[in-house]
Amino acid sequence: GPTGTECIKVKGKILSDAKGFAVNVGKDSSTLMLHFNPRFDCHGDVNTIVCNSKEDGAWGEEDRKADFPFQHGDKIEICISFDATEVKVKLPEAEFEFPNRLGMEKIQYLAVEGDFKVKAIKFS
Ligand SMILES: C=CCO[C@@H]1O[C@H](CO)[C@@H](O[C@@H]2O[C@H](CO)[C@H](O)[C@H](OCc3cn(-c4n[nH]c(N)n4)nn3)[C@H]2O)[C@H](O)[C@H]1NC(C)=O
Repeated sequence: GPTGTECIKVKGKILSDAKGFAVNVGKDSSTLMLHFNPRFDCHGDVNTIVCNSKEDGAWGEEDRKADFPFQHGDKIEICISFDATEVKVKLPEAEFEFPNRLGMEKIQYLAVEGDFKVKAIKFS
């Protein structure tokens, strides 16, 4: 929301042999505000976070981040917040921004895929 204090918290553990995982938030599986996809070694990427949006089932332009603050087996808490212009993904030691390309005003869909064991999800 406008105060930016609200966030969607995803808590869990990265598998010890993780190739990659993704946190998807948006309207539904075909319309994503953010596909946050840390890749340890998959789709030709090594230790790279790929972010993207999806509109009516079509991927947008990929945005590869410079930092990769993840290690195999890590227990992490990802905090996702957004406003009309951007989505923020906060970790304890890192923060990533991605444009709210679709101008989405609310998130009604969240899915975690890949080599990540979800422990808790909290909407605060
Ligand atoms: C160099 C060849 C052409 O470019 C490549 O094209 C691939 C296909 O579009 C890109 O990979 C997709 O990138 C998307 C984001 O832009 C998604 O990450 C997509 O995977 C979606 C996905 C993964 N999973 C999934 N993983 N594990 C499980 N359980 N589910 N479910 N949906 C990936 O298959 C890949 O990121 C892209 N690479 C580059 C460097 O552009």
